[in-house]
Amino acid sequence: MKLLKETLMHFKPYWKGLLIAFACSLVGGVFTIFPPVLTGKIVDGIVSDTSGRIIGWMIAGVMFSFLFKVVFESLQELLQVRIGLDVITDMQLRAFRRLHKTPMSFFTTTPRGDMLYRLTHDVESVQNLNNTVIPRFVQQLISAVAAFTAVISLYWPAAVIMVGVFAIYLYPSFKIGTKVRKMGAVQRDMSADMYSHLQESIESIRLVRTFQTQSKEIKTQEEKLTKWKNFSIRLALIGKVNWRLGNLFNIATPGVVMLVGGLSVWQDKITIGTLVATLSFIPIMFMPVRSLAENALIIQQAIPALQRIYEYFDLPQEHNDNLPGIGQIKGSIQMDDIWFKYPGTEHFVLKGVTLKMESGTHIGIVGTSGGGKSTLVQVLLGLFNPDKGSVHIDHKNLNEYNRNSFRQQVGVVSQETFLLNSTLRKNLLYGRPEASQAELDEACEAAGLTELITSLTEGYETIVGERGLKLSGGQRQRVALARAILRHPPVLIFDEATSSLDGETEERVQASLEELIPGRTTITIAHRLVTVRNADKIILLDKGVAAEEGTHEELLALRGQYYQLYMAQYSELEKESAV
Ligand SMILES: Nc1ncnc2c1ncn2[C@@H]1O[C@H](COP(=O)(O)OP(=O)(O)OP(=O)(O)O)[C@@H](O)[C@H]1O
Repeated sequence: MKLLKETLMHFKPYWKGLLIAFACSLVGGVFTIFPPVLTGKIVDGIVSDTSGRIIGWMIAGVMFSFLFKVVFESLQELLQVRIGLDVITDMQLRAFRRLHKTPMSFFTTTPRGDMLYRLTHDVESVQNLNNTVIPRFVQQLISAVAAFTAVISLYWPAAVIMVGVFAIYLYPSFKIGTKVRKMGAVQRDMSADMYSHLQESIESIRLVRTFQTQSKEIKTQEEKLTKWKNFSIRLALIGKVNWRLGNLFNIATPGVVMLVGGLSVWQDKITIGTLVATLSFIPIMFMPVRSLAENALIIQQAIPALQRIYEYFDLPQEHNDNLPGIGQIKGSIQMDDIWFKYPGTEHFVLKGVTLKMESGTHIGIVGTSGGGKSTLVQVLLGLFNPDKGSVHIDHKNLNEYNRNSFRQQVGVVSQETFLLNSTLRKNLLYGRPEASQAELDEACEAAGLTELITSLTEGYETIVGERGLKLSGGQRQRVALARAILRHPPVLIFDEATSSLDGETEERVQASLEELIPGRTTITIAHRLVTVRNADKIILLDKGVAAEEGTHEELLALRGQYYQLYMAQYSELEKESAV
């Protein structure tokens, strides 16, 4: 019921077009009546020796009726296909929009393949239903109603026989239909699961090759495929039973009508022509039922697909769209007693972390791997909601504002840089497409990219990413740096921003960063403690707890974990320089 309501809601904006389509269908339906009726009259005319001229006119009438029927039904079909495409576009966009508003936790718990499957294959299945099955079914249904009305007025016992046949056919057909629909939903989930595995396997091809796990990957896919195939065979068999059942009734009905009708002709109650016309109407009346059985596969795929798309309309939203923007921020940050665990996990990753920053100050976050450094930043950005605690920006509770308005004012350079499969220019301007060429050049210079760009024959227009020039880890990080610099954000976050750079480049980029930092609130996450030595404050996160806090000198003086880490790295550096 909800499915129907939701679907009707999507069609509502197009009601005018639908009305015209329906009117065309009605006219087409009326013209369906003429050929059988005229054929009956022609038969009667031949039997009773009517003049050839009149019979000729009647034959012309049959042909013109067909022609009008085709014209009006084509118009209806065209209109409905157009509306069907409009609706499917609306649905896909609505689901996609919602996906972009849903909390990050959804993306960390849902396989990407499943998301893609819904937005492509499921949408395609609904499109098949919308563009072929429904327009035809509407026509056939209207023609069937017109034919039924004609049969009542021509020879009502045939109409009674038809109703009786339908009544007998409907029950098993409904039962099989329900089973087919349920199985269709299972088949859909199986397909999505298979798609997810394929996607994951292809995406991790390097890992697969390195660890030589091809045969395991292929075996998993084979198992999934075999399960899917066997299930699909069962489903197809049940679908065919339904179709055959429809055929059986379609063949049996004219036989019964012929028997009863023949008796009426013999008793002079009706003419042979009337019986011929009535018999011609039977296939038209059966058409919608046959069509449903024939298209069972498309329907059975589309209904669960529709359900799966609709599930995305109800995804939770990260924040309410109506919340006000936070406005231009200065950059003071206060995170109070933050407790956080990832959805679906048991252990807290952050356990009562507090972080206070005046605008324009620089904080370094260091600590053991897995200590919660990156997680803290994600909570700050509002990508994940803390289980307890609050985040205030410029003394405003982030929960009461549209988070996007805050994120727009933050420049993030993280360990992983995503590159679009596009030109270097588009990649660099990703966060600020309107920046001038001079600003772009300046940002690239600051990020240490100028050398690379001048060495490329196509410069900024070089295609990078999946199907273009492959950038090294360090080059990617510099692209991310340039992106951040271009935004002139009041808040900067560097999460291992220079970790993939070689020593010399790191020094250069670090110097650019140092130039960028003054006046901006900056959080630097680093493994190498020298990177954060100049920070106003350093926090050492250990197993989700801020274990130590202070300036570099204060922390060294503490002789605690920071001191030990520093000494370990310091002696490493010494060893390196000694070699
Ligand atoms: N999406 C996730 N789902 C579940 N657990 C996660 C997720 N992301 C991170 N974790 C866990 O949270 C903990 C903290 O991870 P986080 O990435 O914040 O650590 P980190 O201090 O930044 O580590 P590193 O220095 O190695 O980057 C780790 O134990 C990690 O396994």
